[in-house]
Amino acid sequence: MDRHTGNLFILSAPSGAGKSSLYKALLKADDKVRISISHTTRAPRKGEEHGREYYFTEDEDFLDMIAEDAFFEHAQVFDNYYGTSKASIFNMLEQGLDVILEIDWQGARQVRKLYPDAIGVFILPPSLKALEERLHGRGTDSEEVIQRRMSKAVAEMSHYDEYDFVIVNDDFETALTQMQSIFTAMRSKNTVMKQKYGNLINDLLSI
Ligand SMILES: Nc1nc2c(ncn2[C@@H]2O[C@H](COP(=O)(O)OP(=O)(O)O)[C@@H](O)[C@H]2O)c(=O)[nH]1
Ligand SMILES: Nc1ncnc2c1ncn2[C@@H]1O[C@H](COP(=O)(O)OP(=O)(O)O)[C@@H](O)[C@H]1O
Repeated sequence: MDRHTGNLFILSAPSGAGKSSLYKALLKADDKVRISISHTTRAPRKGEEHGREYYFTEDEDFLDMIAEDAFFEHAQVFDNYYGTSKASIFNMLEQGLDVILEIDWQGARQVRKLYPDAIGVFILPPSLKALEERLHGRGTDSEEVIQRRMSKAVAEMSHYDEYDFVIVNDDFETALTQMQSIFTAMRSKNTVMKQKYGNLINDLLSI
């Protein structure tokens, strides 16, 4: 088999729409998918672990990484820095794994410029009321933080049109099936198949 490069997916949504729940369920069901672990200067939430959800990083170290050009993309979101390191994605793509970047619309724009084949998926909540209920139900943020996230939600959602696919996460299982279908379909893209089955295609065409 020819050398195969995996697909790079961008997953964005307002806080609380369910992107972490969806990607975690997808990772469980599909061993060809990996999540890129971002660096962030925000404090860990209860239950979060350094190196699992994020690399929790001091401001000073984050700024050093920017200066060293270690980031593929980075952005300021909710008064904190967030970024995807180059090291965290290219290795996995080269192994033929699909990689998910769970990033905001600003990061998504940077990634599209650097990597035009990246596939964008935007998750919408079924309503603003449901979004607020989910943020409360998650039980990880104070009322003040929830209200800040709600006030940013509309701004984040206004960028949905910059993405290739949109999923409304109303019924979780339905949304998960849609995500899985997108990942499966993208593996049959012509460009991907040419890389993966180049020798076979040449044989069939007797080139
Ligand atoms: N640009 C960029 N955004 C990120 C990155 N990691 C997380 N984000 C975004 O930062 C925002 C806040 O994430 P987080 O603090 O985990 O809160 P949550 O979305 O409520 O789980 C979300 O919009 C994420 O998509 C990253 O590496 N780069
Ligand atoms: N389809 C859904 N229906 C009801 N609750 C959901 C659904 N999807 C996610 N949730 C819940 O909503 C909360 C926020 O989801 P989460 O995955 O943390 O969102 P995000 O990563 O986008 O901030 C969690 O408590 C999660 O269990």
